[in-house]
Amino acid sequence: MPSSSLSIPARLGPEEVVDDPHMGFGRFKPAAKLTLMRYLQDLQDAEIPTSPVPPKYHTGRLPNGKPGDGKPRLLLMGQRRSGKSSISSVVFHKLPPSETLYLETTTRIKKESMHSFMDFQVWDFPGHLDYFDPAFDVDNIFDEIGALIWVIDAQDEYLDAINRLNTTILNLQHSYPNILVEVFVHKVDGLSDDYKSDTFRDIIQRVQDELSDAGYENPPVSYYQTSIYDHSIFEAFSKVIQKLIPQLPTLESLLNSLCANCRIEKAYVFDVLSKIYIATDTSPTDIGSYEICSDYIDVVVDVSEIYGWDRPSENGNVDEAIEETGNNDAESLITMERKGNNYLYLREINK
Ligand SMILES: Nc1nc2c(ncn2[C@@H]2O[C@H](COP(=O)(O)OP(=O)(O)OP(=O)(O)O)[C@@H](O)[C@H]2O)c(=O)[nH]1
Repeated sequence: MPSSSLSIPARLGPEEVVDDPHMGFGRFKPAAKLTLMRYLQDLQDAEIPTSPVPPKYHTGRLPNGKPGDGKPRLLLMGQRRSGKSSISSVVFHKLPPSETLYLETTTRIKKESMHSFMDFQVWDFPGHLDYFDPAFDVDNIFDEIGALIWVIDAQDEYLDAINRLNTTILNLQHSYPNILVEVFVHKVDGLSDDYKSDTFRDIIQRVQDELSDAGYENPPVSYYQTSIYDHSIFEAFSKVIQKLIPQLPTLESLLNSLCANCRIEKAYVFDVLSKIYIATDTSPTDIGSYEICSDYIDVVVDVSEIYGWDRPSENGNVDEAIEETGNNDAESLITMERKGNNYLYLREINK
């Protein structure tokens, strides 16, 4: 993969859950150049290997695509106040979830480019926008799309949201039959377990029934229960992003063999910046193991922030000081005594 900055926390032993301490990349002082961040900061200038093979999804065209700016798009759509901007701010800008209360309504399409393990764009749509209005260039919106993420507020009346979702799917069905539609049943944090699963089932049922009444059987729609107040939103995004990574089967089989050869129970490749996991081995995934690995990254980044800065050497030469502090790739191992002989191991790998 071109331009990737990844780490592999591998978990051994049963799951443990730790509360999210919300890592904030905005907190990094320019002088505190820890190793994990260096790659991220350097990505703009990252070398792209020259390849005779035309670029695939991650750098170029999608199955529906026409040549354009070459970055797959994730479109965030849904009703007003359903939580689209909050999702994008929490996942990609490390905004603490409680601060999303102060986000203003989006009034025009907000386009952001992400440079990370792969380049992609996130387009945040205003809730009220009718993108099938003739004034809009529909092709321009949907041509290079990687996935359409439809956000439904599970705490609110959702029938209108379902209607709009179905209209959108049906409108796109003929011109863009391969578009992945990812439905985030969002804000589930405020719901009791029973109500949460009833709502989730109800939404799936209604979408499927309406589409099948309209003659569209087996649409490519997936559903997730999400909240910005826990790891579920990162997990859901991980699964969406993984669908866009053509190398996923290769990564999975490499991780399978890592697990088999090193007797590791579960291994993940993480994108440090977003804490999206790009791949994991094919053993069953549970959110607990994802959460603890993700929190572990926070801890390592926080510790690196304290100790990983460039210290001027005695003669004031910063370059020498870097040599002294030896900024190698991050590597870390902890034992979790409470649960017996379990280890959590993180190894940073470069792009
Ligand atoms: N309880 C809860 N509230 C959330 C969650 N996500 C977002 N919110 C709240 O929902 C409200 C609306 O969020 P926004 O992100 O502005 O919604 P939007 O879809 O971008 O809205 P528009 O810009 O008007 O289209 C904010 O007060 C958020 O704090 C969540 O997972 N749980």
